[in-house]
Formats: sequence, structure tokens, C-alpha cells
Amino acid sequence: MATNFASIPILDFSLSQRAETKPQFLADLRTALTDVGFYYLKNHTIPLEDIDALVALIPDFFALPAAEKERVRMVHSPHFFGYSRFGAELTKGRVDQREQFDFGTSTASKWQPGDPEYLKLWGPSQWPDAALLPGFRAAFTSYVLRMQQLSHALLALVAEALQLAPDAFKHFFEADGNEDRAKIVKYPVPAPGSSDQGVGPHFDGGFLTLLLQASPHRGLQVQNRAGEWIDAPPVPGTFVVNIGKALETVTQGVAIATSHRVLSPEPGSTPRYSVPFFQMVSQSTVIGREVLDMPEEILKIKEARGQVIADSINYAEYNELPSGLVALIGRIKSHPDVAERHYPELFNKFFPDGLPKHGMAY
Ligand SMILES: O=C(O)CCC(=O)C(=O)O
Ligand SMILES: [Fe+2]
Repeated sequence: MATNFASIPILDFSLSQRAETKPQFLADLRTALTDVGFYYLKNHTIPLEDIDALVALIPDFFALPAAEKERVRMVHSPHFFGYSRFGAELTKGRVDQREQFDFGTSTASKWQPGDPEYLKLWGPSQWPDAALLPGFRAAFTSYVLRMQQLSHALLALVAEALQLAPDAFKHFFEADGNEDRAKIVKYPVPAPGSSDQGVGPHFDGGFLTLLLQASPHRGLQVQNRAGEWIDAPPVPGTFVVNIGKALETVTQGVAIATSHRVLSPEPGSTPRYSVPFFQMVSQSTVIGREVLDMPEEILKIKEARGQVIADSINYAEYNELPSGLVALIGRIKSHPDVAERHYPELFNKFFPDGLPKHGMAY
């Protein structure tokens, strides 16, 4: 096995659908999970013409009149769904140079008085007026539900690749259900001399992330164990799949979450677009208490691989806090303006000096 990856493997989903080719798929998946934490998935279940139709709608969303984007701003949503203006988001305290629209799989809220506050994360999305953006809501609602299905099919394959029962992860979604989240992101060309942090280095928090790179730009980079940034350029017809910290934790670090970042488009280029989908687990589950027994043979792969970059400070909370609270804390740190309005106590705890001064229009 390679001890340090220099490129991201491409896996062919159709091989997993035939008995004679499935073992090859599982072997390739095992290497991707244990050595890289990222892979491209080709020949997946989502028709490419549907993806093309969806991608065509993305610039139209960002071109909506300012008043309409304002109407669906995330600051109106205790679920952290909706539109975030350019420069409104932080990664580890630094401003990300991106504009985005967050949405999810649920159509109703769940929180009732007396429930833990983190259940407020679960709720409906805010959608732009259908008269201004015909087909947008239908296309992205259908997309997120299809991605949910695909993510569960992929998770069953992860279990098999790690020699666990195909339903080994099922209970992580059963305690109180789950709401998966997605977003549409625009990375504009930065003004001369300004930061090129599209999104800063980070780990994803949940189980699997399925990313659609929705324009031909490079910019996504993945960090290998030597600390080098490896390009993950768009490959037509694929999703990029990566492991989140929750899945890393429950597999005893066998499947690795890998740090990644996005660099802004080059000067003179055009905006980059992407659509990440985040598979979340039941909000009441304390991930650190649900670590799975892993087969000896699989643990040996982890030993042979050696040390991974373990900058997991943000996710140490997994050991004692419900996953919904970990997710809420992450959202609060990334979107302080939303937190100030909807979660004043937690806002004061994380931002005792008030809103960070980084030029965020509020
Ligand atoms: O836009 C991308 O390509 C990746 C975004 C990402 O890593 C994230 O939002 O977690
Ligand atoms: Fe990410």
C-alpha cells in the first residue's frame, strides 16, 4: 500500500452492482478509505443530464436581485439554512471568500419546548420565489433526496469494504432520524491583492460528504500525510466523496477524514461553483460512545499506514457531546451572525466580545 498518496483514486460505482466485479470495487474502496480519505465516484446512479440541468440553475441563483437573496438570508433561519453573503462565513476564525446557499432534506421543524436546543438545527429550507427562479426548488429538493439515497448505498459499501455487516452503520441514523444538509457555493475571483482562501483547511464533520464540482475550475486540494496539498480537479461525470470526522471516529480511525481546502479562482478567471452534500447522523447520538469493533485484519491496515495528520481539535467534542450539539457548535463558529440572533447563550459563550470584526455586513 502506498504510504502517502499523490493523487485521488477514481472508483467505478457500477462495479459494485455486479457480483463478479464487487470484490474489486470493495478492495479499491478499502484503499481509498484507509489511505486517502477521498475518492472520485464515476458511473453513479444520478443521470448526468439531471446534473447538467441542475448546474445550469446555479449562476441564476446568485444573480437573483439582492432583495430576494436578502429575503432568504440564513440569518432568518434557526436551522442555519438559506443564503450567506460573500464574506459572512469563517473557517477557524478566518473569512472564507465564498457566497452560498444552504438547504436540507427536511420539510418540517422538529424542536418542541423542552427539547435540547440542538434539535433546532433540524428544519425546513428557505427557497427563493419560484416566479424568479422556476424549477430551482424542485431540482435541488430532488437532488438532495437522491444524494441521501446514494450516500446510504455508499455507506453500506464502506461497511463491507471494512469487513463489517452491510448494515453496521444503520443504527447511527435511527435514534431520532437525521437531516442531511447540502449547499450551493460560489467562489468569486478575488479582487487583486485580497485573500485567496475560498474555504480554509478543514475536516468535514459527518459521515460521508458527496461533492459535485459544478464548474471546470481547479481549486479543491486535499492534504496528504506529508502535509502536501494534492489537487483534486473536477473530473466530468463524477462526485468527490470524502470521509467526515464522525465516520473516522466510529471506525477507530481506520477510515480517515482528510483535511482539504479550496483556493479561489485565478485572477482573470470566472467564478467556481460547487454543491457539497453532507450525510449527518442522529442528533442525539454521542459518536465517541458508539465506536465499532473492527476486525483485526482491518486494524492492521491502520497500523501499517502509520500516523495521520490529527488536527481534530474541533471534533474532540465527539467523545462526550451529542452529534447534534457538535454540529450546532460548528455552525455557531462559522455563522456568528445567525448564532447571535437564534442562539444568544451559545453566541455569548463563543463570542464574548461580540461579532467578530472582519468586515461582515450585518
Ligand atoms: O467547494 C468545494 O469544492 C469543497 C467545499 C468544502 O469542502 C466544504 O464546504 O466543506
Ligand atoms: Fe469540506
